[in-house]
Amino acid sequence: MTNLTADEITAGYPDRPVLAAVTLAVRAGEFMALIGPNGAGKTTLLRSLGRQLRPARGTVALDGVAVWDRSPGWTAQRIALALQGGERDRPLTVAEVVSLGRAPHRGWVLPFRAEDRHAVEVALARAGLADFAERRVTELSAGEAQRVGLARALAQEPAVLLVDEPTSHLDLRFQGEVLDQLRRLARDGLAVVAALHDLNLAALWADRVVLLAAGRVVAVGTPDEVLKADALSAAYGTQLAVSRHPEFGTPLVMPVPRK
Ligand SMILES: Nc1ncnc2c1ncn2[C@@H]1O[C@H](COP(=O)(O)OP(=O)(O)OP(=O)(O)O)[C@@H](O)[C@H]1O
Repeated sequence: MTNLTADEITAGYPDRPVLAAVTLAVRAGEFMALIGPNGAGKTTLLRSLGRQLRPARGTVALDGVAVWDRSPGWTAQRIALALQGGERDRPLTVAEVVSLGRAPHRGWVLPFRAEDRHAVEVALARAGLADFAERRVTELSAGEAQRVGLARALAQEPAVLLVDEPTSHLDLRFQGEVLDQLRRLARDGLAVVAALHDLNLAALWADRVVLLAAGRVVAVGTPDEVLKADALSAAYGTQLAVSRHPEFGTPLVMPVPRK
């Protein structure tokens, strides 16, 4: 069972501390949503968990092994980090970009093997991109490009998948499909962490929710436990109303119009 843990991590940027003693554990089989206001530190936390940003203090560990004691390649074979943007930097095809996800497993010099091709095909299909393989990434819509980032991460065949705002550019159909896919991956045994701005989607899809505010974990628990009006209003600095989804009974969070 893969377990990714952050133990009291303090992380940020030169002259800008962001995360303050964050402790968190995500388990294989669970889909965890990371929520919180703009600037709360969600991306910073994902980058810290994915060994892209070295915490000033504290430890990120995979099954008890501190990731900064291992090489970037060791981590990349186990943890995939899909951040916003970056998919359209180079004039490559979709298949070529997604194939980059295989690098941790085969190195840069080995030829592409059947298993690499298979992993790329599966990743393209899971991200709804089977028909886009030969398209240039520079010629994609924002939503299509976003799914390329997810497919590249899936091609890595990680045990832990960290995704930043996977639905931000997606239409309603693909929001549902990508969240279904993330939950399916969790059910297949991955540990999945997704930063989400839409709390209602987090309520519908996530097993657990982590509320981050000003670089601190304010609450962790099931959507029912975390998505409460008082805590959310305090974290987001505005009045929020929480009711129930009429069909699914999950928390439904809405901003309240000012009089
Ligand atoms: N590369 C950087 N250098 C300096 N400061 C940064 C950098 N990236 C982010 N920050 C700052 O760190 C803080 C946390 O940013 P982060 O991107 O982690 O927040 P977030 O919760 O993901 O926000 P959002 O919801 O807006 O995406 C912000 O105040 C931001 O301005």
